[in-house]
Amino acid sequence: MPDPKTPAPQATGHEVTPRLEIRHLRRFFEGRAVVDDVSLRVLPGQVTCLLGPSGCGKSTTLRMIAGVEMQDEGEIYVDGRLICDTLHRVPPERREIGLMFQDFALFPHLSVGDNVAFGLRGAKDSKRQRAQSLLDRVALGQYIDDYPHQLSGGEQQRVALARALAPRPKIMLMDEPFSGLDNRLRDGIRDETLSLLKEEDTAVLLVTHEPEEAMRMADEIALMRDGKIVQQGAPYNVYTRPADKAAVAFFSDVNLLHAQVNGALAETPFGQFLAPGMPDGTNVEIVFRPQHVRIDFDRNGRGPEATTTEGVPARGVVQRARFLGNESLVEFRMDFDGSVLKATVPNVFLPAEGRAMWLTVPRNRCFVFPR
Ligand SMILES: Nc1ncnc2c1ncn2[C@@H]1O[C@H](COP(=O)(O)OP(=O)(O)OP(=O)(O)O)[C@@H](O)[C@H]1O
Repeated sequence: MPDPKTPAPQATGHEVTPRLEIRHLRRFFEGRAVVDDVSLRVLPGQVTCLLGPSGCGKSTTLRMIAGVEMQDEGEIYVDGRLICDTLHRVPPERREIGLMFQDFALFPHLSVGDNVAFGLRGAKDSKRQRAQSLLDRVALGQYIDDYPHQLSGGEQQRVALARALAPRPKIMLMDEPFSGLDNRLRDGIRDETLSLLKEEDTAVLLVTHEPEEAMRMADEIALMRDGKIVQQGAPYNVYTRPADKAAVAFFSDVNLLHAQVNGALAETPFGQFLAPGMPDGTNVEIVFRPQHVRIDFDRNGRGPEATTTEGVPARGVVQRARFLGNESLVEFRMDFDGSVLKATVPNVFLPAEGRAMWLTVPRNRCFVFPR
C-alpha cells in the first residue's frame, strides 16, 4: 500500500495542491505506448478537458486514474497523496473518484431516488435527503419515486450525474458524457452539469474529441495526440497560440501557404511573414484560419493598399459560396498558383461565382511552423 503521507514531489507551501495529479503515465499495448509520458494536474473546482482524436489514448488515461487499468509507468496523486504507482495501488472504490460515461446505466429495477442513493452509506432518511437535493438541483426532484424507463434519455443522463455526484467524489472523470444527447438538450445539460460540479468543488477531468465541447466546458485544455499531451493551457491560449499545425487544424479548417525562410522572413504572394529564429532555407508552412482571411472588392484590377499588419493583397476568384447559418463560407481559386483558399464571413455574404476579389491575411492571426 502506498504511504498515504507521501507528498507529491513538486508540492510547495505556496501553491494550491492539485486535487488530481498524474505524473509521467505510460501504458503499452502490444509494445506500443498508447499513453506516453502524460502528466497533468487538476485543481479543486476546475475542469480540465483531455481533448484529442479517436484512439489517441484519452480513455486509457482515464481508466488508469479510475484504477480499472494499471499503468506501466508513472504515478497518480489525489490531494498530494500517492494513490497509485507501478508497485502499489489504492483500489478503485477507495479513490473517491466518480465516473460518468456516455453509456451510463441506471438500475432499471430501482427508483430514480434509489439509483441516486445507491453508492451512499448511512441512514435511509439521510440518503433520501441527499438524493432529493441532488435531483432538485438537476430539476428532477418530482421524479424521485419514478423508474428510469419513465424518463427521457436526457433526464436519465441527469439522474446518472446526480448518482455520480451523490457520494461527493473529490474527482469526477467524464468520458464523452454528453455525446449520446441530441443537440437541443446537450447545451443545457452541459451547463447544468458544470455549475453543479463547480458548486461541489469537484475536480473534473473530461474526455472529449469535440473541440467545441472542450472550449465550452474547460478551464484548461490538454490537447492529446498519439498518446502524448502536445499542448496544455486555457482554451483561449490553446486556440490563439497553437503548438503546431495539427493543433490549429483540430479546432477549425485551415489555409496553408508554403514558403522558404530567407533572412528570418518567409516570402509569399501575401507578402513577407516573420520567421524569427528559423535558419535560411527552412521550409515553412504559414497557417491561418478561414475566419481571419480579409476579403476586399476589386477596384479596377487592384486591391487595397499593402500594410505591415495585413501584408500584400492577393487576387482570387470566387469558386463557391455557401451560407452555413451563422456564417458564409467562400472558396477562392487564387491567381498565384491555382490553389483554393477558404474564407468565412459572419452572416450572409454570397458573392457570385467567378467574381474577382482580393484577400489579405492579418499577420497577428497567422502561425509560421517549420514543415
Ligand atoms: N485493452 C487494449 N488492448 C489493446 N489495445 C488497446 C486496448 N485498449 C485500448 N487500446 C488501443 O489504445 C489506443 C488508445 O485507445 P483509447 O480508447 O484510450 O483512445 P481514445 O482516445 O479514448 O479513443 P476514443 O475516443 O475512440 O475512445 C487505441 O489505438 C486502442 O485501440
